[in-house]
Amino acid sequence: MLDVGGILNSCSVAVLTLGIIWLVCQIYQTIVRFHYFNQLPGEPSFSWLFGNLHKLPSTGERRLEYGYQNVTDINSKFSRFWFTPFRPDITVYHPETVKVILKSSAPKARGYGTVYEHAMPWIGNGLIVSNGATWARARRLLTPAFHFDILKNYVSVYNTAADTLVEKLDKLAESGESFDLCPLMTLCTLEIILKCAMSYDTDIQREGQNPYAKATRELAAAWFERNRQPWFWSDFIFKWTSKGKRFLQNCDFVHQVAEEIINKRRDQLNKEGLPSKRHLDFLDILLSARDEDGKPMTDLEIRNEVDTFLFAGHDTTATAAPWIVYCLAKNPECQTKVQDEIDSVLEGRDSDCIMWSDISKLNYLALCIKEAMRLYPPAPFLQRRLNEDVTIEGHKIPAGNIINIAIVHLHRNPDVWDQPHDFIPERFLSTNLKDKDSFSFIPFSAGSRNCIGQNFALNEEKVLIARLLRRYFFKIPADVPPPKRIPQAVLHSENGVWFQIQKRKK
Ligand code: HEM
Repeated sequence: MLDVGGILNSCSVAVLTLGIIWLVCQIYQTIVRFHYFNQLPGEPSFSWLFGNLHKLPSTGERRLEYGYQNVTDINSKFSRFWFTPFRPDITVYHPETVKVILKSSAPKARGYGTVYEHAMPWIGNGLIVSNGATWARARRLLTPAFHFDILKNYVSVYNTAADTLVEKLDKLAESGESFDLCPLMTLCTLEIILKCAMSYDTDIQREGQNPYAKATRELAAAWFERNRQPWFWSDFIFKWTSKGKRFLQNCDFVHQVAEEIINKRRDQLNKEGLPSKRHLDFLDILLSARDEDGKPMTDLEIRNEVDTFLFAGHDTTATAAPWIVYCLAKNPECQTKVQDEIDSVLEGRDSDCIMWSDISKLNYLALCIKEAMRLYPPAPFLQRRLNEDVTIEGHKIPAGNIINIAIVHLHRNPDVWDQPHDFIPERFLSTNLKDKDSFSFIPFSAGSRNCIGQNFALNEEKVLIARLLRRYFFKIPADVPPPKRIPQAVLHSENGVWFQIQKRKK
């Protein structure tokens, strides 16, 4: 007779034995992995509860200083940081190690606890976050929206926005009071991206506080805060916390704004067809795009791209501009040199408008913008997840590992830059760059996932800064503390960037 009980018993013993073997293998692998990664250069004090996370200071500037110590005191090319006891992230900040990652096919890090995953409820699978075929299709589709012939048309938009900004600054120049340039720049660049990418007319700058800009700032801050708090990584837990609820409320709000913009344009296109009097903007391209089999983009795909471009297209440029002006205000001799250059380009004209043909003549300003973006890169950190093993400085880093690219430390790496903390625009003269690795300076990243909006952004910065410096001399007020960097998705200043201005005599 069949001994069912005996068979069940033997099966249980076999399953149990296999389970124990599996568990022992896992523990063994974890120990081997732990020893392997722990001997890599990095934070020495390890905790079985937090990994190295307990060592990460909570305030922005101190967190950056802590990361920079790895560069100066531990290893100048890369380091390991246990983000939890089980996740050894590698951070690279030297051209040689950054290049390995940006030249590899490593995709944007996605999945549990990764930077880009946490942006999904907001910007969805848009161009910044997507990978593979979805990304390639969107990038191919949207690249024509940034062609030089199209960018030329935007110079008048930058100038119109600068006119309004100057109107506001004139009052501050008259009163002599100190002011924070960041919120003014945010409204200015938001107005610009809405007009350029969506042909959407607004008077945001004159309206003052803008709820969309405020929601975006809060989203960007909450997004990055969540990344360094593993206890908030689970979506299920996050959505029940007050931070998570606020984040999702803000997501709903920005989605609504994006949908309004899209619907308004869709109605217009349905009634009038594609515009014949103006170029096709980014939104026209999204709405009229068809697959090989004639299928349009879905509503969600379109909204994700609109959310992506509204955020990436204004917060980055809004943050870069005050840092650039700050560097010039701290280095008045450079500011005067830029002003002399602008004056000579505009000599004999009645208007202060910067024209398309002027942009390429503002060479010294271009050097200053690069140098300011070296010191204050608007996108401080990027993240990738390895899809195949790579070798970094002779160490094999297996597929699946997370790699952080610390642009903010690369740009001040003393192995790469002399006097790394000083503002020296001349270091970007082509003669001085001869021997520099092209991966030493990557404010817009590099490789296939570089910034699609970089020419747009640089033209915008040049026009806006030229307009400001043509009219005012910027000083740093004695009575406000220096700006404190805070590394979020964008490198904001925790306490703003404050100035006093004087109208120039021309
Ligand atoms: C000073 C201004 C800017 C800086 C420093 C900057 C920097 C960057 C960087 C570093 C990346 C790579 C991100 C990553 O790997 O995760 C990126 C990607 C991107 N940027 Fe920018 N950006 C700027 C302005 C803009 C503007 C004005 C737009 C749009 C009009 C824009 C749209 C994008 C998009 C859509 C991507 C994703 C590209 C892709 O993966 O194919 N950016 N940007």
